Amino acid sequence: MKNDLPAGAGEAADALATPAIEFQDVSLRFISQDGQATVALRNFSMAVARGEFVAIVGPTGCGKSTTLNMITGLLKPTVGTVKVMGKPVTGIDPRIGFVFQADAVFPWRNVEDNVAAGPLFRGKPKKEAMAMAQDWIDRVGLGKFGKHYPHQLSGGMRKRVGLAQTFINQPEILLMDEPFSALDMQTRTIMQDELLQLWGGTGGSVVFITHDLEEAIALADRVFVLSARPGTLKRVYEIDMPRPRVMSEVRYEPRFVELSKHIWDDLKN
Ligand SMILES: Nc1ncnc2c1ncn2[C@@H]1O[C@H](COP(=O)(O)OP(=O)(O)OP(=O)(O)O)[C@@H](O)[C@H]1O
Repeated sequence: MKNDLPAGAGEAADALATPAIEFQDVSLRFISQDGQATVALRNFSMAVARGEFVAIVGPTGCGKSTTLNMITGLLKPTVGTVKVMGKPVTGIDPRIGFVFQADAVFPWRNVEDNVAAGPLFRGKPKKEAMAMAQDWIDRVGLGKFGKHYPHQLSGGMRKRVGLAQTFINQPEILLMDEPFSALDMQTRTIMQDELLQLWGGTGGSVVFITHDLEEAIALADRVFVLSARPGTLKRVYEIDMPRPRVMSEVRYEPRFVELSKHIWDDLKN
């Protein structure tokens, strides 16, 4: 049979079909200095598709941050394999971006210089890096604050700098560890909306860690629920709500209420 695909199209399609992140039956055990073993995660499997938004929820100490640290290569599984774009993780991967609970801004640099840091580090000429930074500063609504230093900004504004700092590098994978948990409810809702707007259309995959089941349902395509330590995968929930989602409204939608109730009922049993 004649193959009408252009040269290389098959491999490109295969690459897109490969999950962005894959955990295959992963367990991780920490051994402390006095020889005590702590099993942080047990028999965990997860595949995150390209462009998918996955949330991981679970009680404190169940291994959520540990999963992210294995994606970055900071921790190695004791058993099993973690793959990024189809290849086992070997070290720091420039395709991965992070946003954590603590601000990762440099206090001695103004907003422009903070946001331009990534492209400059990757070798972009200064003029180009500053123009890119300005564009991202505008996108996160900080157009008038480019010359401000982090201590002159509110917590929400610093978080916006963090998002601009991360998105400017166009990560194919974005890892977020309770990024908004230190913010008040209203700022948190605004930041969730901004995150969805920035992420929409990038084609990147997100792994978002939170204690807050409602936040997970509102944001994600799928929610992975872990059990208490040693963390094991309790269940995966498909969040079949259409996008775009507006965070201040999504919580009142009948499907959201139904899903929340279903998941809570499930978790109680
Ligand atoms: N370097 C380490 N050495 C020993 N034990 C560790 C180490 N790092 C984490 N742990 C333990 O592994 C378990 C999982 O930790 P992890 O930080 O992944 O949990 P978490 O689900 O992210 O918790 P939280 O919701 O409180 O942030 C915890 O019991 C923790 O104490």
